[in-house]
Parts: sequence; C-alpha cells; structure tokens
Amino acid sequence: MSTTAYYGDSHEATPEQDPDLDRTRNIGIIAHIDAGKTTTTERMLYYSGFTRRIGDVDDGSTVTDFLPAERARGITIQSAAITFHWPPGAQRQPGTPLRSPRSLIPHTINLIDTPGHADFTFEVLRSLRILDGAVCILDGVAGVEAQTEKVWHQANNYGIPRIVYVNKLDRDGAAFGRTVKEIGVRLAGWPAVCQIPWWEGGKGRFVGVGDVIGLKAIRWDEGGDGKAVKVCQLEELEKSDRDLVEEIRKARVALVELLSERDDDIVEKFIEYDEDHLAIPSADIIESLRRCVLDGSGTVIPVFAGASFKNIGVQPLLDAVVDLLPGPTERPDPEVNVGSLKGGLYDLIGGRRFLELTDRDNHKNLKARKTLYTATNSAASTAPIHVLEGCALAFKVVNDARRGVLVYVRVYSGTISRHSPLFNTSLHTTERAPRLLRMYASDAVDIPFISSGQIGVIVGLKHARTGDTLISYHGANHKAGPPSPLNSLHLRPIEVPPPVFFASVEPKSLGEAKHLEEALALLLREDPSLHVSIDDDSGQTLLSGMGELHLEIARDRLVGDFKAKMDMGKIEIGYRECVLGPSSKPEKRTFDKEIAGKRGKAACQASVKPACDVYSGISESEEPWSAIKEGNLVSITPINSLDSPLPPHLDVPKLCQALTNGALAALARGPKYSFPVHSTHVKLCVNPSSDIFGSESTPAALSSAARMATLAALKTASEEVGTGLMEPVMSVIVSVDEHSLGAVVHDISAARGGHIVSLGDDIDPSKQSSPIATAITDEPSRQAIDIRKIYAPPDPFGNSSTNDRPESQQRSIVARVPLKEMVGYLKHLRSLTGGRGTFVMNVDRFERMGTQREKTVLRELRGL
Ligand SMILES: Nc1nc2c(ncn2[C@@H]2O[C@H](COP(=O)(O)OP(=O)(O)OP(=O)(O)O)[C@@H](O)[C@H]2O)c(=O)[nH]1
Repeated sequence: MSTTAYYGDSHEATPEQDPDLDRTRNIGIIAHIDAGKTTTTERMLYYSGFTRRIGDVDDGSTVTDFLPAERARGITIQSAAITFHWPPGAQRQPGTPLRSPRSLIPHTINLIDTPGHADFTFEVLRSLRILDGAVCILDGVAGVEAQTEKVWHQANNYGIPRIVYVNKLDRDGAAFGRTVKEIGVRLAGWPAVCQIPWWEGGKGRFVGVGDVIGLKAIRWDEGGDGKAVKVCQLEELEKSDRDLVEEIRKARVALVELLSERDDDIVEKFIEYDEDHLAIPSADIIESLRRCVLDGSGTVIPVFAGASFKNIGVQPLLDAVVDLLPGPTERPDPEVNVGSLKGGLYDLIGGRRFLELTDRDNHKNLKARKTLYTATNSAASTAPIHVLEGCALAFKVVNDARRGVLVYVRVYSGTISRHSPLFNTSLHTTERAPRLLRMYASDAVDIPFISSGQIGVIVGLKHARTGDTLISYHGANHKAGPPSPLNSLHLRPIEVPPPVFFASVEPKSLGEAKHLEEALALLLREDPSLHVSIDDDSGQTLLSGMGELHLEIARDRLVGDFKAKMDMGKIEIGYRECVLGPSSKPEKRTFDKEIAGKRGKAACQASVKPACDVYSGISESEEPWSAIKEGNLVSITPINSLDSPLPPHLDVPKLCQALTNGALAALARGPKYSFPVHSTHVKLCVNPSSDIFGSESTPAALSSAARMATLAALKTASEEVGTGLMEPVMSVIVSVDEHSLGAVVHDISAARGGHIVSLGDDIDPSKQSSPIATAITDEPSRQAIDIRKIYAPPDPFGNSSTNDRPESQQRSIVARVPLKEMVGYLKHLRSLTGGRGTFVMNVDRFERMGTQREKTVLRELRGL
C-alpha cells in the first residue's frame, strides 16, 4: 500500500525551545566546493519550518551565505551557525524517555556550514573542533573529491562521527554505485548503504530513494517543494518496479552483514529473527548503525542518496542526523591544555589523572614548556578547579552590520550567563557578556544563558578572538584573573599554519588610516590565519594569508563590509630569508630610553646561526629555555640568578618571555631582502649582574634590548656570510582520472619542478589505503578496505565496477611543488583534464632556493 505523507507542514518555528542535551545535535556539513552544501542547508531550513521559501544559491537568496561577498561569488566563505528543530512538531515533555528511532521526537539541531574552498581549510578545521557529528556531502557525478578526502581524514583525527549524503543524483552522469566504492577506498571505511537511488523504470528520471533500513521506497512529487512524498511498501512496488525491490532487499542483506561484523547486538537480533536479514526491525538496525558511527573512527560510513536541488532526499537525511549522530553528552571528554599539560576537561574538573604529562606529549619544545610550567604543575594539584562555572570556546567571530561583533561560542561545561564576567585565557583579560543570542542564520533570539553542549553567540565582547577560551568562575577578580591553572586553560587549541601570500594595504587618504587600522583589527579577530605586519622601511602595512582567494576575500570584506577606503597592492608570495652561516661574535646592545614617561634600561647579547632543522636543533640545545616560533629557534643561556638576584618584578620565566618576544620581533624582517627570517637559531644571553638595572629593567626594556642585539647579529651574519631566500613548498594532492594522469604527472615534474611523492591507485585491492589518508592522518595506518567486498548497487548509466571503466578511475597524485609554480594552477589543471581535475594543497615546508632560481625570483621581485 502506498501512502502520501507530508514532511514539515504543521510547524511554526519556535526559537525559544530550550532543548535537553540528549535532543541536541551540533553538526557540520563538510564537502568539496560546489557539492551542494548550501543548497541542502536551505532545504533543511525550509522543511524544518524555519523559512517560508527555499533560498537559491544561483540567484543569491540563501539564508546561510549572507555575506555580500558570499552571495556575489556563490560560495560559502564563513561558517554560519544556525539553529533549527527536526522533526518539526511539539517538543517532548521533559522526562519523557527517548525511544528509537529518535527522529520521531523533535530535536534541536545546531548546524555549522563550513566552506569548501581549499583556501579556507583552516576555517573548516576550526569548525571541526566543535562539532559532535558531520554530514559529508558528495557530488554524485564527481564522486569523492580531493578536498572532501582531506577534510574527511582531518575529521578522523578529531574522531567525529559522520554520515555521507550523495547529492546531485538527478544530473547526467550521476553514478551512485561508483561513488559508494570510492567512499570505501578513498575515505578508508566500509560504506553502509542505507538508501539506494530510485531511477524511474530503472533508467529514467531520479524520483526518490529506496529505504534499505525501513524496507520501503520514498518518491517525491516532480516539481513540488518536496514536502509531499509517497511512501511505497515493497509488496506494492514489486508490481511496477521489481528490480528496485530486489536491489533494496540485496542492500538490506549487505547492511546486516556489514553491521554483524562489528556489532554483537545485531548478531543476537539476527539469531532472534531466524537469521532472516529482512525480518530484523528497522529500529534495531538504526541502533546498531548508531553504535558503529558513534565511535568516530569512520570505519562504518552510512550512505544516503538525494538531489537537494530537486528537493529529493533531504528529510530522510535529517532523520539520519537525529538517529545516527551523537548528542553532546555522547562525545568524549573535550581536550584541554593547561600549560604543557594535556587532558580531558571533565577529568580536570573531576580532579582525575589530568596532571600527568601524556605519552603523546613529546612535543618539540617540551623542554621549554616543562621549565616554564613546573611551578604551575605543582600549584595545579591543589588548585581550586571547582571555582570554574563555565567554559566555552570562541570558534567564530563575525562583524554583523546591525548587531556589532558576534562571538560564536560552544559551551563545554557549566553555563555562560548574561552579564557574567568572562576571563579570556589567551589574552588574559576579563570582559562581561552583555547579551547572549541563539542564531537562526541572520536572525537571532535573546537568551539568558548558554548551557553546556550548546552553541550560541555573545554580543558586545571587545577583545575575544576566534580560537580563544572563555571561562567564568566563582568569585571573579577582574584584576588578578582566576587562580592558576585555570588562567592557562585552553580548549582544543589548533596551530595556525604560516601565511604564504601577502599584499600591501594602504588607506586612500591619511584621514582613512585609523578606520583601516580598526577594520584590520576586526578582520584579525575574525580570522587568525590572516596576519598584519608593518614594513619598517616603507611604513607599509602588509596583510598576509593562506592563499590568493583568502586575501581577495579579505580585501572585499574590508572594502565592502567594513567600508574601509583602501587599496590593496599586488598579491605576492611570502618568501623567507635565512642566514647562511653563524655570526662570528655575539653582539651586545644596551637599551636605555624612556618608554611612556618611565625610564627603561636593559642589556642583552645575541648571536645567530643557521638552524636548518629547527626541530632537531632543539634537542641539541642545552639551554633550559628555548622556543620554536615561525620556523626559528630562540634559546637563552641559563640565567644565574643565585649570585645576583633578579629585581622583585622579574622572575626567570617573565624575563625569558620578554627576551624571546624581542628576538622574534627582530626576526620578522630579514637583513637583506626584508622577508621574515626563517630556519635561524638566535642565542641570547643576559647576565643579571651587568645587564639588569633594578626596577628600570622592565619586560619592555628587556624585549627592546633583545631585539636590538638580534638585529645587530643578523646584520653581522648578513655582511660576513650572507643570507639566502627560502620559498614555500606545498604538499599538493591532485585528483584526476586515469586518462589524464600521465599529462598531469609530467606537467608537475617537468614544467613545475615538483617532486612526485606517490601515485594512488584506487582500484587495486592490494593498495587499499588512500595516499591522502596516509598524508593527512597521524593515526597508524588504517584497516585495509577490499573494494571487492563493498556492496554498491549497479549504476544504470554505466557499470559500477570501476575496473570496467578505466577512463573514469580517479587517481590521486601526491607531490611537493614550490608555491610559485602553483599560482594559477587550477585553470591549467582544468585544461589538462577536460575540467575534471581537482587539487588541494597546504604548506609543507620552506626550502632554500638554488642560486639560479634565487636570481630569477629576485629579478622578478624587482620587476626587471
Ligand atoms: N542538478 C543539481 N544541481 C545541484 C544540486 N545541488 C546543488 N546543485 C547546484 O550546484 C551548485 C553548487 O551548489 P551549492 O549549494 O552552492 O554548493 P556548496 O557546496 O554550498 O558550494 P560552496 O559554498 O561554494 O562550498 C549550484 O549551482 C546548485 O544549484 C542537485 O541536487 N542537483
């Protein structure tokens, strides 16, 4: 019997609903550019009753891409967090037990839309940290693309439970079966096919999906808004589409078999139902899948099907989000750093085994951190952690034209209440949270507090930046801040990659300078992967970032959104400068000046030498204090404060920090070419009896002395042995079909001076692990996936076995190529591959150029 059902037609969106944690899903959508994230999100909002019409990416009317730059370019730049409810309908009364499937009961979904372009990978990583689960959208024609693969493996590192949605199945050339096999091989997990596409009459229009779990088929009305669906039971469907029914049954057998290899409970059910794969109730299958997905390893990958643009498949996908992805309480203890110590936040709060250094913490500059934090460590064991009232991560800062600066936070413990003072553990400042909001894309609702597990927005913070940890604590003290170690607690910190492109930014007139400065400061709060520096010689402001598009968007934001009247110079590659040998003698400099009406005096001695491998350099360094930053090593010879005690305002860590800051400031600009210095070891020395002058030796004076001495040492080395240029070398992953492989490999190695690291062969069962997985995950090699054992339905418009269509086999090339040779590569790759090739890249290292190459680059830089 077939029935007509309606999704989402009886609902008034009720933003104030206060959800229980077990009914909350903090999820993200990850995918390659153009796979259909925004299109799918728009449908989700519509069916949930949040919007009254469906937004369209192509005419710029979407809810989530609300920045003018995003609408103009039709791509997602910033993550926008939106809250909605699924399924629509009355909320569960508190205390009502959950039942399976969970999608029968309304849930609150906090959805983070992440950008797909490689230049915004850092943005994706930032979002990944705060997700409890993710939907990965694939383009059913293109299959698994390089960017998706990259983000997928990064999500593995964070252990995020995921499901896959194969979109665009209405398009010519859509191949669901082939995509399923690619999922297995390239995402290195077992695809659990939960739906199969329903093509009318087997080879016609894409009209709906076969539901492998519920053993039924769902058909959407053609041309409608997608709310009305026809649910067909298999017995009835058998009369008109026997092949589809057969395939649904086959898929059910494969699904139960796959689950029984990993879940004992489903084996019991299998036995209970007389070993009949089809007899096991759908609720049991869902629970089994959920258990497999929740481990976050990506070993079992539930796969769903649809065509969001044609309004097909989105509601069952939302059901799957609720049914298969975890609530905040089902996730592992969030990782925190307290100084050099790592552990779980709840372990810290509960006083459990947190204060041991973990085995994995053999960090490169562990020695320095150990020295710094010995005091913290001992204090920590007695610290009053219980004063912690709330702990949140600012994962996104957005300047909203109407409301001012919005700081998106995920609360991990306790609550953040309106008006409560928040201590920022990165900036060591306290600010109040005057207003709290829950965001519905560009709309918002005021709320009195944000509780643990929830995502919300704080309005009115003046300093908080993306990535900062904010805490509220009992007995807040604005001046002193919270007691140690709470004052150094950082939630899930991530490293910002080095910027490799830069451009000068200049106000159109002097009167505009202040406004530009403020706009840049805001932009930096939003996006910590942008950097601003001032060129000492020319006085120019330089903006650096991760890619050309990254800087172009920054310019659009400055001009369009912040209304800064400015010009941006040519976007150029950020080279680095390195010393070619050691300076022959240490340089000593004394700083003796008034700073802000206060006398400052201190002296410092510095020498420099190459540190080709800064990371191994540190283990050779005997100094107890050393720090690696931006590819350089700064070390300080032991300070003997026993013979000549330090003045009361200084202790060894404070003094070392001030000296290091000074040296790092000097390294920002090379002595010969003015590029930042790289791969250089600065050795600093301060003798308390002759270089410290009582209360006049302030941290600022010490920094200045270290800066002057380092500059002098760099100059000496440059004159004596010279400096060389280094260039960013990228780790590049190119996805092409077999047909274009030869041409692309030749182009990379012959024309671009690249080095091929590996060639992935996706169809050879003996080489089952993806080269991208190997390049990205830091986990030990993953289990082997035998493509022959993957169940995938046949593709009506070709054969699902990739073996039979060699020209469509996707191959991954992993290579190392100088960034200079990658400028404008996408266009070239497209022409080499008939438009099908895609690539992703990130900085691998900075490498010294050969003499000839250096000459050419210098000539180009000088415009000769
Ligand atoms: N035929 C077809 N086109 C689709 C479908 N889903 C999305 N599209 C189109 O694909 C293009 C990209 O869709 P978006 O939703 O902007 O993709 P996205 O993943 O959000 O892209 P970025 O924001 O740039 O990362 C648009 O032109 C959509 O209309 C689909 O199911 N079928």
